[in-house]
Amino acid sequence: MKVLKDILYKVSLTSTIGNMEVEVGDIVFDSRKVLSGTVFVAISGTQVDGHAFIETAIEKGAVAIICETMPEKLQGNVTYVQVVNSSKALGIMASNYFENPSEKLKLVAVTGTNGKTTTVTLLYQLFMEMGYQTGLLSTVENKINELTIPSTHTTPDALSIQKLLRQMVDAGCTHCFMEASSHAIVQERTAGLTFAGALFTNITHDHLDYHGSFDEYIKAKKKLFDELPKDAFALVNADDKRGMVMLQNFKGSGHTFGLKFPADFKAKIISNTLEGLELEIDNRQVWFRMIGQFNAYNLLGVFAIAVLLGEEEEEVLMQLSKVPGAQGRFDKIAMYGITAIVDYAHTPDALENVLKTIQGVRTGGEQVITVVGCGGNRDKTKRPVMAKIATQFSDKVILTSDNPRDEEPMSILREMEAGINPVDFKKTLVIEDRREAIKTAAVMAKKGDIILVAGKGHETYQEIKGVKYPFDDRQVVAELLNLLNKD
Ligand SMILES: CC(=O)N[C@H]1[C@@H](OP(=O)(O)OP(=O)(O)OC[C@H]2O[C@@H](n3ccc(=O)[nH]c3=O)[C@H](O)[C@@H]2O)O[C@H](CO)[C@@H](O)[C@@H]1O[C@H](C)C(=O)N[C@@H](C)C(=O)N[C@H](CCC(=O)O)C(=O)O
Ligand SMILES: Nc1ncnc2c1ncn2[C@@H]1O[C@H](COP(=O)(O)OP(=O)(O)OP(=O)(O)O)[C@@H](O)[C@H]1O
Repeated sequence: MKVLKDILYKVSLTSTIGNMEVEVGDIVFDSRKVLSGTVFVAISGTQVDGHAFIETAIEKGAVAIICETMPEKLQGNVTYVQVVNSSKALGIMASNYFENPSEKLKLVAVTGTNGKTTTVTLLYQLFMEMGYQTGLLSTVENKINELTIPSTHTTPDALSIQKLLRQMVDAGCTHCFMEASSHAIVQERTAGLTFAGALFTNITHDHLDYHGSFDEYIKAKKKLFDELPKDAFALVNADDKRGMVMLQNFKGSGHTFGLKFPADFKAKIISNTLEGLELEIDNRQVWFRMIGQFNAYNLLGVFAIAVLLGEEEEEVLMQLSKVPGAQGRFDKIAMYGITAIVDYAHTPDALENVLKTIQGVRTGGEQVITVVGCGGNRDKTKRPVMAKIATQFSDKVILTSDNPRDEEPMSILREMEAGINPVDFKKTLVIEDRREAIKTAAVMAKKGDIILVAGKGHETYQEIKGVKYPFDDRQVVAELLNLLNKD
């Protein structure tokens, strides 16, 4: 049990009614999860306003209410605390409740449109290789050393973050690497966290359905850097137009990395093949298992963070060259002379990067067959753009379903088709069923060909009308290539 006044330490309060010394058993921000003796935080969300559930929360046993507007009817035995921002209050309260775990380890956030999962996973793998007890919060999985905890979000809610960090500290972790999505930053899921540093990878067209405009999306990312403590470091991609924007209001120590423009941390690509990347970093030539220019950025970012955290450069490069990287990110399945690549690319920029990477490692007359779809209930503007990119950089394209969610798969596919240049229709097929689409690609492929299955990466399901059906691109690809045994 904790005293309400203590868990409200550092929260901006507007007014209070009732006993601030009341003991609370837990913090809850969903009325459906309220138990007797808890404090309920009312948050105005994207779907509903949590303030509408204050009465229900009290009926279920909440002893204290945190809200932005005081309810008209007050109950005598309940404490009401009015705050400036409930979401922010939740983060700070959760940190106090779990005894500020982020202050007890080195916590680094990675933000940007693409490369977050890859970067934090590489950091986690690197620090584990270097012998540190390490935590990870990522889209694919959360880790406390070897223990895997399934992930529901790129960045969990504020309460879950603090709870996971507490478990990490209790398990002896000295470092944690986490993704900070723009949704999470805007919704204050990162409030109350003490960061040792943060990295900006890049920013391109995504999530405009949520943020409304590109400027708002940039502002969301920048907020993370604006709010970093003075003793933290910020590392930004110097080759991204918005890299320096992130540092504008930052008062701590700002650093840059890049392949093209002058930067504090620089790398040069020596060779880039389907087998791996050779980079020159810090006057040393190092071979890595990852493929493609974008991974040169990710690897350099990881190297720079490790150095900024005080690690020795040579040791970092030696260990980094061994790590495998994230699941479903340029995952290679080579069978019967055909190379299939499963990649999570689900934004125009990521798709273009992956396809350019494949073009860059092509050796001769092999064809590139791309299987790609776009998710339902998400940013529609990227649909025609992604189809156009797929046809631009592939010899054959099969448009198929991603996670259609509540939308009709064929209407998503028609929106994708609208972006295709008429001369490219002859190389494009539309096959709604994802398994059939992958099978067709496998049938079409000849020895030496490269099949890209884009969009779902590590996901093990396909979400159709509220139901998650088991579907793992990596398994389906391997199974179908095996079945068709091209020997
Ligand atoms: C659009 C969005 O981001 N929504 C997130 C947000 O929910 P919300 O505040 O909008 O929820 P809401 O339904 O309007 O409810 C408002 C409040 O009322 C409460 N409530 C609601 C109903 C009720 O009966 N009682 C009650 O108390 C809710 O618990 C909530 O506190 O806050 C919740 C808690 O943190 C998140 O779980 C939820 O993520 C939803 C499920 C989601 O799908 N989010 C995606 C878009 C997301 O966050 N993605 C990013 C990654 C994006 C990327 O890079 O690809 C991520 O970090 O995962
Ligand atoms: N630094 C990068 N720049 C551009 N594209 C990248 C970069 N790193 C990875 N990608 C591409 O973007 C896709 C998503 O990568 P990753 O999962 O690491 O990014 P993310 O930012 O975590 O995205 P999400 O939050 O949607 O998972 C990869 O599959 C790859 O194709």
